[in-house]
Amino acid sequence: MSIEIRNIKKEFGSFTALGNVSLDVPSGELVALLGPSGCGKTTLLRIIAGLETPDSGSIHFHGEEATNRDVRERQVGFVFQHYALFRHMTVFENVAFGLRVRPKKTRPSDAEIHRRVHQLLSLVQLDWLADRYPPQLSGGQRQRIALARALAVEPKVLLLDEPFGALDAKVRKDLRRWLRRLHDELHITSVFVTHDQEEALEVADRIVVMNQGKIEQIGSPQEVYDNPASPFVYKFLGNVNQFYSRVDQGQAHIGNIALNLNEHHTVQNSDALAYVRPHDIDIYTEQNGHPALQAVVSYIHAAGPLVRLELQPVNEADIIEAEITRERFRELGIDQGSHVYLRPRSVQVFLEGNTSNAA
Ligand SMILES: Nc1ncnc2c1ncn2[C@@H]1O[C@H](COP(=O)(O)OP(=O)(O)OP(=O)(O)O)[C@@H](O)[C@H]1O
Repeated sequence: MSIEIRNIKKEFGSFTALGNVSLDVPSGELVALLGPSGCGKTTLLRIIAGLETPDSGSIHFHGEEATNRDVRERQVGFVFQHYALFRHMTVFENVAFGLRVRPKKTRPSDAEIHRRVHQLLSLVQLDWLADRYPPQLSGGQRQRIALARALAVEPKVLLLDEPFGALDAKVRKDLRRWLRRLHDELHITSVFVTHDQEEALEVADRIVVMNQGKIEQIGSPQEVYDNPASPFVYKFLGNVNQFYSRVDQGQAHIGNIALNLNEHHTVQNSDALAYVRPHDIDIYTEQNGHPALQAVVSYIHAAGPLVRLELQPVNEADIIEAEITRERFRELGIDQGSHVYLRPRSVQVFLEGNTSNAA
């Protein structure tokens, strides 16, 4: 079932939590709402669920107006960060709950409930825990059971609010892969709230980046990562270095370095902010006649597959972060305090006046 969100506004007192948000979630997609704390993700999710009413705007499920439809009629399943399971019920009964409370007319038989619950427990790979009680489960197991419980009522839409937020990094990573596989199997239209960019990039078909009650960009993980629409998105989706630059006829000038751009060919001498990802910076120990920025290596983080360098430019205050392979690091033979030359390999610029969204 697709979801169409049109011009949603929501205020809490004088605070605008959502200012005119529109979004289409195509049927069967897994969409992540990504943004910093307080940007309105949960409010939007609660409005889709029917747990919150918008001040204006409308929600449609598969083209049908649902703005005033009761939460129970929306056929949505929820998984929240702390969606406490019923402590006094077994895992089996927790998952069966949504089916048992149905009106008699639509309630499945005991045998059918038994079949369906075991099918769902197999799906989340926890059939062997059916007789346990929630306090006897790990956090990750509890969230998988919460998901099985949400799926039991065969929702048309699945809404997940930071479902793995309370779990440690390793379990979180396993569960997000597992959720992706599950979604590929079931294809239920799903909206997933997270403030973790890595999680959104790994799990979602599409990412909706939000900031201060507004949508900054909608796109596939690769689109938003490779072509951020604003400085905010650039900074939010990973580490980035910011340089003051001048754009002139398709070239960005940073210090004495000129870099070719794919755009801005007709722009003349405009101030701009230039953004460079740490892995897009080349480092040399000799200048070799090419324009470069001079810097001193101020810190080396060598744990992990890449070596991260903090570089103090000679003429500027802001530290530059660079990432190079271990092999390149060995080739360079540099230490803390070494003098180096650096040159951005690729850059994205936002012209002065287009940078108001910078975080
Ligand atoms: N019932 C409420 N009354 C007043 N303000 C609220 C209410 N619910 C949310 N807000 C405010 O609206 C803003 C958006 O909240 P929301 O929970 O949607 O943010 P979020 O992006 O989900 O953040 P987080 O990641 O921290 O959960 C916040 O500033 C929050 O304080």
